[in-house]
Amino acid sequence: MDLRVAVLPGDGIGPEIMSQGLAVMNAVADKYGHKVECREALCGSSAIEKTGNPFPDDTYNICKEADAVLFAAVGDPKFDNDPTAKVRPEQGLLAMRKKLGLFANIRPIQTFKCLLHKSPLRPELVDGADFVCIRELTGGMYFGEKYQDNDKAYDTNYYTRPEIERILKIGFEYARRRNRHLTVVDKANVLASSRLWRQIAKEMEPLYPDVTVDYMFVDNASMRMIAEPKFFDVMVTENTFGDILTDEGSCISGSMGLLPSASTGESTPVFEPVHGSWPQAKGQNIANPLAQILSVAMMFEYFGLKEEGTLIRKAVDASLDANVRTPEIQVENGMEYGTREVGEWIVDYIRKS
Ligand SMILES: NC(=O)c1ccc[n+]([C@@H]2O[C@H](COP(=O)([O-])OP(=O)(O)OC[C@H]3O[C@@H](n4cnc5c(N)ncnc54)[C@H](O)[C@@H]3O)[C@@H](O)[C@H]2O)c1
Ligand SMILES: CC(C)[C@H](C(=O)O)[C@@H](O)C(=O)O
Ligand SMILES: [Mg+2]
Repeated sequence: MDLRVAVLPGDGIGPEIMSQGLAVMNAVADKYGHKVECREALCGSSAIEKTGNPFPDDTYNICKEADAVLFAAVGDPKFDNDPTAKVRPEQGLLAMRKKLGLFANIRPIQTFKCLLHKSPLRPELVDGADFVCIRELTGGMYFGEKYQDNDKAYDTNYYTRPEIERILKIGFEYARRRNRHLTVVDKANVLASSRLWRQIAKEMEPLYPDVTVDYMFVDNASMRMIAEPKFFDVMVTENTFGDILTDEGSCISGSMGLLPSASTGESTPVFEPVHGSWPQAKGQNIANPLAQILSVAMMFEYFGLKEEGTLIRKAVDASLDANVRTPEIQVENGMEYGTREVGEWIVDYIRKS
C-alpha cells in the first residue's frame, strides 16, 4: 500500500516520541513492502513562533492531502502560565480536529499483564480491564460560544441532534463489534445538553436490540472506572467528559505514556497519544514513546493492515516483558531505558521477526 502521512511532532516531548513512532512505522512498512511518504508540518507553540498561527494553512493543506496524520502533542508552559494569551498552542490541535471534521476520538484503555502492579489500583481490579472510550471531539464546550473579560467568562456546551446521533451511532456500532455493552456517560440530571444526548440514545436503542445500553452520570462513571474498571466495554460521551475520563483511564493501564488514540470522521484521520507535551521532560529522553508507537499500530489497523498492527503490539508487549521500559514504569532496580532506547529495541524486534 502507498501511504502519505502528515507528521506533526508539535512541542515538548512531541518530537522525541514522534521520532520513535516514525522509526517503528518505517520498520513495519519496510517489512511488508509498503511505501510511506512523510511530510512534516508545524503545529502548536513551534508554529506560533514561526508563523503566528498554531495551525497554519500549509499544515492544513499537508494534512488534507495526506492519507493519515501522525500527531504527537502540543503545549508550552509560557502559554499555560499566561491565561490572557489570545493565541494558544492547543488552538492548533482543536483547529486541526475541527477543520478535518474529526468528530470521533477512539481511546482504548487496556492493561498489560506485566504492568498490573504499576497501576495505583489493586492488580486484581485492573487485570483484564479492556474498554474503549468514544469521545465526541468537535462539539460541546470546546467549540460552543465563548466569552471572557475581566469580570465574567463563559463557555457554551452546545450540541445539535446530528452531532449527537453520529457519535452515538459509532458507539453502538463499536459495542456491536465488541461485547455488546454500551455505557452512555452524561450529566442528564443537570445539563440540558446531556438530556438531549440521553433522549437521542434512547430513541436509537431499538435499532440495536443486540446491544445492552446503560446510562451513567459522569461523576458516577469516574468513580466506577476506578472501583470496577472491568464493568465497561464501550463508553460514549461528550468532548469534555471524554477528555477527563481518559486521563483517569491511564491509571488503569499504569501510565499516561501508554494510551494511543485515533481521531476519525469526515476527512484525514489523525493518530495521536492521549497525553500532552509534558514540557518538564523535554529533551531528557525519558518520555514513554509507546502511546505514539501504539497510535502507529492504530493507523495501520485503520487501513485494514491488521498484521502490521499486530506486529507492533507484539513488539510493544515483548519490550515490556523484557523490562525495556521508560523510568515511570521501570521495574525496581531495573536497567534504565530512554525514549530512544525503547524505540530502537522495538524496531530491532520488528526487523528480526
Ligand atoms: N494532545 C495534546 O497535544 C495535549 C494533551 C494534553 C495536554 N496537552 C498540553 O500539554 C501540556 C502539559 O499538560 P499536562 O501536564 O496537563 O499533561 P501531560 O499529559 O503533558 O503530562 C501529565 C503527566 O503525564 C505523564 N506523562 C505524559 N506523557 C507521558 C509520556 N509520554 N511518558 C510518561 N509519562 C507521561 C507525566 O507524569 C506528566 O507529568 C499543556 O500545555 C497542555 O495543554 C496537550
Ligand atoms: C490539549 C487539549 C486541547 C486536548 C483536549 O482537551 O482535547 C488534550 O487534552 C487531549 O486530550 O487531546
Ligand atoms: Mg486531554
